Amino acid sequence: MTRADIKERVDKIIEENKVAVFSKSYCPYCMKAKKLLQNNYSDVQTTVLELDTENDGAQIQDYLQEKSGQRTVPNIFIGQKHIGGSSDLADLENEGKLKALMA
Ligand SMILES: N[C@@H](CCC(=O)N[C@@H](CS)C(=O)NCC(=O)O)C(=O)O
Repeated sequence: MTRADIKERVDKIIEENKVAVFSKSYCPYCMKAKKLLQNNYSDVQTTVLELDTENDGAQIQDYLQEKSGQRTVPNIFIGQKHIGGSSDLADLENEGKLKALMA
Protein backbone atom coordinates (compact mmCIF):
# COMPACT_ATOMS: atom_id res chain seq x y z
CA MET A 1 0.00 0.00 0.00
CA THR A 2 1.23 3.49 -0.79
CA ARG A 3 1.34 6.22 1.83
CA ALA A 4 -1.69 7.80 0.14
CA ASP A 5 -3.61 4.52 0.49
CA ILE A 6 -2.65 4.28 4.16
CA LYS A 7 -3.71 7.87 4.78
CA GLU A 8 -7.04 7.30 3.03
CA ARG A 9 -7.71 4.12 5.00
CA VAL A 10 -6.86 5.60 8.40
CA ASP A 11 -8.65 8.90 7.78
CA LYS A 12 -11.74 6.99 6.64
CA ILE A 13 -11.80 4.86 9.80
CA ILE A 14 -11.59 8.00 11.94
CA GLU A 15 -14.19 9.81 9.87
CA GLU A 16 -16.75 7.00 9.79
CA ASN A 17 -16.68 5.99 13.46
CA LYS A 18 -17.54 7.86 16.61
CA VAL A 19 -14.66 6.06 18.31
CA ALA A 20 -11.56 4.74 16.52
CA VAL A 21 -9.00 2.77 18.50
CA PHE A 22 -5.68 1.85 16.88
CA SER A 23 -4.48 -0.97 19.08
CA LYS A 24 -2.20 -4.00 19.35
CA SER A 25 -3.86 -7.20 20.48
CA TYR A 26 -1.24 -8.02 23.14
CA CYS A 27 -0.86 -4.51 24.57
CA PRO A 28 -2.11 -4.20 28.18
CA TYR A 29 -2.84 -0.46 27.82
CA CYS A 30 -4.96 -1.27 24.77
CA MET A 31 -6.84 -3.96 26.69
CA LYS A 32 -7.55 -1.49 29.46
CA ALA A 33 -8.87 1.14 27.04
CA LYS A 34 -10.99 -1.37 25.11
CA LYS A 35 -12.43 -2.66 28.38
CA LEU A 36 -13.38 0.84 29.55
CA LEU A 37 -15.14 1.49 26.24
CA GLN A 38 -16.86 -1.89 26.22
CA ASN A 39 -17.99 -1.66 29.85
CA ASN A 40 -19.20 1.94 29.82
CA TYR A 41 -19.94 2.86 26.19
CA SER A 42 -20.94 -0.35 24.41
CA ASP A 43 -23.73 1.57 22.64
CA VAL A 44 -21.28 3.95 20.92
CA GLN A 45 -20.12 3.15 17.39
CA THR A 46 -16.54 1.98 17.93
CA THR A 47 -13.97 0.45 15.62
CA VAL A 48 -10.79 -1.22 16.80
CA LEU A 49 -7.92 -1.90 14.41
CA GLU A 50 -5.28 -4.28 15.78
CA LEU A 51 -2.08 -3.09 14.12
CA ASP A 52 -0.14 -6.27 14.98
CA THR A 53 -2.53 -8.35 12.88
CA GLU A 54 -2.48 -6.00 9.88
CA ASN A 55 -0.02 -6.37 6.99
CA ASP A 56 0.33 -2.60 6.89
CA GLY A 57 0.35 -2.14 10.66
CA ALA A 58 3.81 -0.56 10.81
CA GLN A 59 2.94 1.92 8.05
CA ILE A 60 -0.33 2.75 9.78
CA GLN A 61 1.58 3.41 12.99
CA ASP A 62 3.98 5.70 11.07
CA TYR A 63 1.04 7.63 9.63
CA LEU A 64 -0.65 7.90 13.04
CA GLN A 65 2.53 9.41 14.45
CA GLU A 66 2.60 11.92 11.63
CA LYS A 67 -1.10 12.74 12.06
CA SER A 68 -1.35 12.86 15.85
CA GLY A 69 2.22 13.22 17.11
CA GLN A 70 1.69 9.99 19.05
CA ARG A 71 3.42 6.73 18.22
CA THR A 72 2.20 4.53 21.08
CA VAL A 73 -0.92 2.39 21.06
CA PRO A 74 -3.69 2.65 21.90
CA ASN A 75 -4.13 5.74 19.76
CA ILE A 76 -7.71 6.88 20.25
CA PHE A 77 -9.91 9.29 18.31
CA ILE A 78 -13.40 10.30 19.44
CA GLY A 79 -15.65 12.31 17.14
CA GLN A 80 -12.65 12.75 14.80
CA LYS A 81 -10.70 14.40 17.63
CA HIS A 82 -7.40 12.93 18.82
CA ILE A 83 -7.79 11.93 22.48
CA GLY A 84 -4.45 10.20 23.15
CA GLY A 85 -3.83 6.86 24.81
CA SER A 86 -5.27 4.70 27.56
CA SER A 87 -4.35 7.01 30.44
CA ASP A 88 -5.82 10.02 28.58
CA LEU A 89 -9.07 8.10 28.06
CA ALA A 90 -9.19 7.05 31.73
CA ASP A 91 -8.49 10.64 32.84
CA LEU A 92 -11.40 11.93 30.75
CA GLU A 93 -13.68 9.30 32.26
CA ASN A 94 -12.53 10.02 35.81
CA GLU A 95 -13.00 13.75 35.30
CA GLY A 96 -16.54 13.09 34.03
CA LYS A 97 -15.75 14.51 30.59
CA LEU A 98 -15.89 11.40 28.44
CA LYS A 99 -19.68 11.05 28.37
CA ALA A 100 -20.10 14.41 26.65
CA LEU A 101 -17.50 13.51 24.03
CA MET A 102 -19.39 10.30 23.31
CA ALA A 103 -22.73 12.04 22.76
N1 LIG B 1 0.79 6.01 28.44
C1 LIG B 1 0.41 5.22 27.29
C2 LIG B 1 1.25 3.95 27.23
C3 LIG B 1 1.04 3.14 25.96
C4 LIG B 1 2.19 2.20 25.65
O1 LIG B 1 3.26 2.25 26.28
N2 LIG B 1 1.96 1.32 24.66
C5 LIG B 1 2.99 0.44 24.18
C6 LIG B 1 2.43 -0.95 23.88
S1 LIG B 1 1.75 -1.74 25.34
C7 LIG B 1 3.55 0.93 22.84
O2 LIG B 1 2.86 1.63 22.11
N3 LIG B 1 4.79 0.54 22.51
C8 LIG B 1 5.38 0.90 21.26
C9 LIG B 1 4.87 0.07 20.11
O3 LIG B 1 4.12 -0.91 20.29
O4 LIG B 1 5.23 0.41 18.96
C10 LIG B 1 -1.10 4.96 27.35
O5 LIG B 1 -1.68 5.13 28.44
O6 LIG B 1 -1.70 4.61 26.34
